[in-house]
Amino acid sequence: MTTDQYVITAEDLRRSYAGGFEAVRGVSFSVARGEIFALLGTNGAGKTSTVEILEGLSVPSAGSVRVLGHDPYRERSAVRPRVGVMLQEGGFPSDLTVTETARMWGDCTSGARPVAEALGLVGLTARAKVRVSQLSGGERRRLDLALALIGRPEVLFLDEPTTGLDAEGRRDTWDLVRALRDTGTTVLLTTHYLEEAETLADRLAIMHQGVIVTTGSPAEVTAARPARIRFALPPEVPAARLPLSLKAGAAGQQVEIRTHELQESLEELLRWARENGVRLEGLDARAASLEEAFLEIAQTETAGV
Ligand SMILES: Nc1ncnc2c1ncn2[C@@H]1O[C@H](COP(=O)(O)OP(=O)(O)OP(=O)(O)O)[C@@H](O)[C@H]1O
Repeated sequence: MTTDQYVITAEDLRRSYAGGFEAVRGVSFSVARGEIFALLGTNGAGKTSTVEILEGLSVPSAGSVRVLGHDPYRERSAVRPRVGVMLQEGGFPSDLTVTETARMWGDCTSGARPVAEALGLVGLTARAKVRVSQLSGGERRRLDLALALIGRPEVLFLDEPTTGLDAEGRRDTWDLVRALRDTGTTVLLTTHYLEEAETLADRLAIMHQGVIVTTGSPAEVTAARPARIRFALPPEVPAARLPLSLKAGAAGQQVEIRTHELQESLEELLRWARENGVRLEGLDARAASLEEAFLEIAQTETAGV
């Protein structure tokens, strides 16, 4: 893929705050047209600081960004009409109704969707006449999304779009984001919900302490991590009797095996157990999940960058 097929590119991006704290320390990634890209990370990892630069709300201390081929800060007027932004804190006048708020937004946007269509997309039709101050947290989040969508954006930035939504609302939002992707919209989202990234993202990056620690499709990110087999040995069987090739770690009778060949390791373990008449209590074998990959990263200290 050539660089101009990417709708969003960040190259060696850095962002420092007053006092010299560097929140983003050399971040590079690209998002292709019609792709959903998720930025994950621990609290304070630098996701919002990164996304704010891409949205044109702040300038990087070093490095460069391109959105739709333009610098989103310096060439704001070229980028802004083609981009939809859903910030973490929406913040709009609470005494207006849902329809009045969406209309106000639509009036500032050329080629805007009709208000009823935007509200319909996010499931707010029945709440159209309600004042914003009377919406629930989840309904406000839906309104934020409706406003981000009203200008039919080519690129959508979603900062924690489903925070505060119930399970059904979250699934509705995922369906909507997928439908938008299928019509060619490029989506960059940040989220704390690993399931959201796993089910929604075509590719993702996990940030920690200002750097991207790993990136790829959800399957690629998890495939790099070992699977895990856990069980307890009977009191009379010490873990030292397990085959050495299994490289088991033990705390008393509790055993954990980490392996990149789950099927082979499990076969070897079960053969050993059968031949030695050993019962493996609470046997549990599972492939690595995105959650495990994330937790492993979150627990490590970043090598000094
Ligand atoms: N205006 C600011 N001035 C100084 N430090 C800031 C400022 N904004 C953010 N930071 C710091 O930069 C770091 C990264 O913050 P950022 O909001 O980008 O992280 P995040 O990954 O979005 O976190 P979260 O998941 O908690 O939203 C944090 O340590 C934060 O305290």
